Amino acid sequence: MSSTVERRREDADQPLLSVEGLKTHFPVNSGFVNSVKFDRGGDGLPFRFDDSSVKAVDGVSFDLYPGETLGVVGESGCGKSTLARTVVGLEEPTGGTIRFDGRDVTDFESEDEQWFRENVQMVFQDPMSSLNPRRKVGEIIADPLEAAGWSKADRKDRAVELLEQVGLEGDYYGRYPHEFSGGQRQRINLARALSINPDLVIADEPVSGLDMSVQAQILSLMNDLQEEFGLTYLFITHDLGVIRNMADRVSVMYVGDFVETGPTERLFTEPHHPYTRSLLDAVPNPNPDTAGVVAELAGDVPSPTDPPSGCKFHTRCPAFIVPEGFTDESYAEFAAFRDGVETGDLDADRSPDELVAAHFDRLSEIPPDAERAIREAAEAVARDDWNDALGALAPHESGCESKVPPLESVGENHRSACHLDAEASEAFEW
Ligand SMILES: Nc1ncnc2c1ncn2[C@@H]1O[C@H](COP(=O)(O)OP(=O)(O)OP(=O)(O)O)[C@@H](O)[C@H]1O
Repeated sequence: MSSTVERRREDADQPLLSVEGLKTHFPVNSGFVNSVKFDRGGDGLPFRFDDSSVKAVDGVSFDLYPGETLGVVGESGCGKSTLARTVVGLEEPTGGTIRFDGRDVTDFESEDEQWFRENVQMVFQDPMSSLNPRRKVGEIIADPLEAAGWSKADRKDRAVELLEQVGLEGDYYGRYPHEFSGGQRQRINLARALSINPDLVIADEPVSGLDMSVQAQILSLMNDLQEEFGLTYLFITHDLGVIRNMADRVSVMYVGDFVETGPTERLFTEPHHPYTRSLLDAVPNPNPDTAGVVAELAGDVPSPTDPPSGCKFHTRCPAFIVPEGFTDESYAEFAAFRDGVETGDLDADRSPDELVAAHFDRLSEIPPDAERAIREAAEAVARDDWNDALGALAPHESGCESKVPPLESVGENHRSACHLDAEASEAFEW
């Protein structure tokens, strides 16, 4: 068996991995009994079914080309790991398609599964927990080869070769994981991932938890291996410094979906989406040579079980578009009143005029048609007709709350999903 790894793909114009509308939802309550909820407030049956789900990945699309590194960045809880795990087949997608090398691998047929598993490997964050402490590292590295039917002698030769390729001594073959440092263990993980000559390596936070100098060594090794073996990387991290060093293109993920994708340098120097800008602004020192620069944004990532309507970032967005005629303050009053209608949390015993007076100090800063709608809504509330009230207010909501922004081109190979157009985005004072 040849030990020389050769690039198998020649057609660099076609995506190696093509993901379309991918969704991975986890049920909040599994089983019939858990999903039945008593609902005394309802007009009908005294119970309802709770079919809510955690929409961890919710409509992600992207192409990844041979030899390329696509970085996926976003705060904790945005769905990055679930995306990685779904692409590699560890989670079952709820919807969408995954094509690898032109073949649909969303639902495996057995023959395709073996082929896919040999060509796509994953490297995880915690190098220790993914190595069985009772097994010799040589055996661990050779695991995928055994599954592929290699003989014991060939497996050993290949494991020794791989140890050397990742910068370790070949005769470490018989040692156990605890005899290695964190950085060395990640090298062992890389060796195992590469054992069967995959085309695509999905790395989920591969250097988090390692010392900065060790991080730099592992990243440099990954770059060398990519060049030598023509690997394609899907590289997941929340560390903007790491992503700037590693990725050719970057996708920014927020609550289950990509909000911006662009060539790395362009995305760092001319970000378009307010979330990307906020992430970059939150970094204390965006020097790409400094590892460990982790963005911390004000406020929490919204729950993926009940994500915000419209643009999911609107609840934290510094560039939120207030509808024409409103001021920031008067729109805040409008939004609070609308939220009260939505949750049924207004005093319906008050007269419509009292209700309006209790919620608005700035009616003069509200356009006349919106004021009429507010009075109409207050009358509907007084009639206990909450749906009519909501309907009256809906046309005056900000588009950021009511419309999902599509991904649109904002430059060459650069797309962003934000209602602010490119010009307004440039002009916005961040
Ligand atoms: N098996 C599961 N069942 C239910 N919810 C899950 C499951 N796995 C992940 N989630 C939820 O899905 C959301 C996305 O999680 P995920 O780990 O993919 O995000 P992440 O961006 O990788 O965050 P981190 O960097 O913290 O790992 C979170 O709200 C998480 O709690």
